[in-house]
Amino acid sequence: MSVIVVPDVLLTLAREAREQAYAPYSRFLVGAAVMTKDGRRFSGCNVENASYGLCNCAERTALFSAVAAGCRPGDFEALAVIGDTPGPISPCGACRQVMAELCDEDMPVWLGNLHGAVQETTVEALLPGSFRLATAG
Ligand SMILES: O=c1ccn([C@H]2C[C@H](O)[C@@H](CO)O2)c(=O)[nH]1
Ligand SMILES: [Zn+2]
Repeated sequence: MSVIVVPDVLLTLAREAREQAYAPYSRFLVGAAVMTKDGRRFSGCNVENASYGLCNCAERTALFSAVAAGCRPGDFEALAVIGDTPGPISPCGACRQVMAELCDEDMPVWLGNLHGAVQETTVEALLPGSFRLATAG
């Protein structure tokens, strides 16, 4: 089964998830939401730590929540991300690599900000030629 997903729904979920961000160090709050091909939705926020290298981005929180609920590569339909940026937010390299592992390369990714900017891109466009192991999947 496949569902039609519109950017507004996921962007609204991402915006709501952003309110839960734990970002006492950067004060930069981010929210993300992912929808599965069978219509399940998972959201996430960034979660920081005093040991800065442990900070987890909203995109990975959302995707890892989905994996923890049983989702696997190929299950995802679209992802949205919202941050308080002047233009659409730009995911970090780590999140791009995680998207490349878990999501189809032509999967839409909607990048937004608090002021209504939305940029549609794809997983492959965000990280061309991503690292993969032949055994993964
Ligand atoms: O796309 C992004 C960019 C940054 N962050 C988080 C990581 C860190 O907590 C804070 C500042 O980089 O924002 C995200 O969650 N997603
Ligand atoms: Zn990231």
